[in-house]
Amino acid sequence: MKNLDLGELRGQLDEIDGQLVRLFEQRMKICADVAEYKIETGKAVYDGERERQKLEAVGAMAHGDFNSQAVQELFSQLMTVSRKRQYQLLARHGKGIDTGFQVIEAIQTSGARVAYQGVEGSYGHGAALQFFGREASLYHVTAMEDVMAEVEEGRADYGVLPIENSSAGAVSDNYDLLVKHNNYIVAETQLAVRHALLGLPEARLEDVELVYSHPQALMQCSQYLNSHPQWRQISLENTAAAALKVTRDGDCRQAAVASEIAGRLYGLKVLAPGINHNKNNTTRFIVLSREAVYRKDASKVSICFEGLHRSGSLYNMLGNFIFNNVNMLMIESRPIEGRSWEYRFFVDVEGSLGDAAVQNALKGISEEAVSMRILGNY
Ligand SMILES: C=C(O[C@@H]1C=C(C(=O)O)C=C[C@H]1O)C(=O)O
Repeated sequence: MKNLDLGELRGQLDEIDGQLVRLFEQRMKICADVAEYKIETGKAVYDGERERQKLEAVGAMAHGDFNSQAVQELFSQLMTVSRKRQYQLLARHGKGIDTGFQVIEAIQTSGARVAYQGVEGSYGHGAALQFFGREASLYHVTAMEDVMAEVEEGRADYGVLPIENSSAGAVSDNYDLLVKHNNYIVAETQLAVRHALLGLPEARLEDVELVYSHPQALMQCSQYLNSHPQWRQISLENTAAAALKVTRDGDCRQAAVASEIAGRLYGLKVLAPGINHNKNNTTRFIVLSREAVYRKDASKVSICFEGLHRSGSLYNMLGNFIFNNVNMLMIESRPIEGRSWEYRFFVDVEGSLGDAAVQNALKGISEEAVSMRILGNY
């Protein structure tokens, strides 16, 4: 073994790092001048072609594959930091991002016209009631997309749609609807999905022979239901329809698996509460408006973007959050229609559109992505 001295080696590293920091600062100073030039000329901060050439050039200067790639990674980060600084300087000159959103005090719930999908007593109804209360005028439509159209075309002030379930994951189709329609997310509400076994007011648990519900609900309660092998389980189009059937048929042998809200609405009695086996089954619903507004206490921003179909593109986009200290809460990807194996990303971050850091990150993504949309701040 060579006679190595760790202290001495570290001394050499310190020397080199000192030089690196000095060079870094010189580089950043020049980048600030570049920003000034861009402010005067209106040129975009991000120049993808220049960055590609730069990465190629520095990669070629290094020796060996490992170093060549590592130097490219290092410069990729350096340039992201350089852009971050430039976006900050632009924002200072009033050239930040114009989100087009307006701040509001609160969401007007009383008297609001609110569309939800499903029938009365469905979980969509439950979520709408939970958020808007009884002072709003709630009505239901058949399909998820109808909710979007009601809001977009002004028949409803707000729409309520499920977006994510704690056990089943994202409601993918509704992500696609967010892109297809020009509505904004202005709030969210989490509803605990709690199924009950419902029967006629005069029915007893011992009377039950037939159990109706949506197949998903039957599955979520399978442990309880299967412990009564004598019961026949029958699928219907939704849980509320099952409750309605039991009420209409007036037969004590029939029971429905649905929410307690549905039970109250259709005059049914709870024969067994909370029969789903996953007790933390929660669905997150979003509240949509056609106005681009956000509450002044909003703390989550949702965006979607399409990156370039190239390796490292997502990494570069997300770098805008990382280097601006913006905390990412969620990421989902969905295939882009008509373009196989290309994806659109949906990202939630912590913060408000009024925050400089969020504005900086969004400015960066809007310049660097093929397209970006702010879906809401709530
Ligand atoms: C500094 C510039 O701005 C950005 C940052 C770059 C860098 O740090 O080298 C390169 C290209 C631009 O995306 C520039 O335009 O030269």
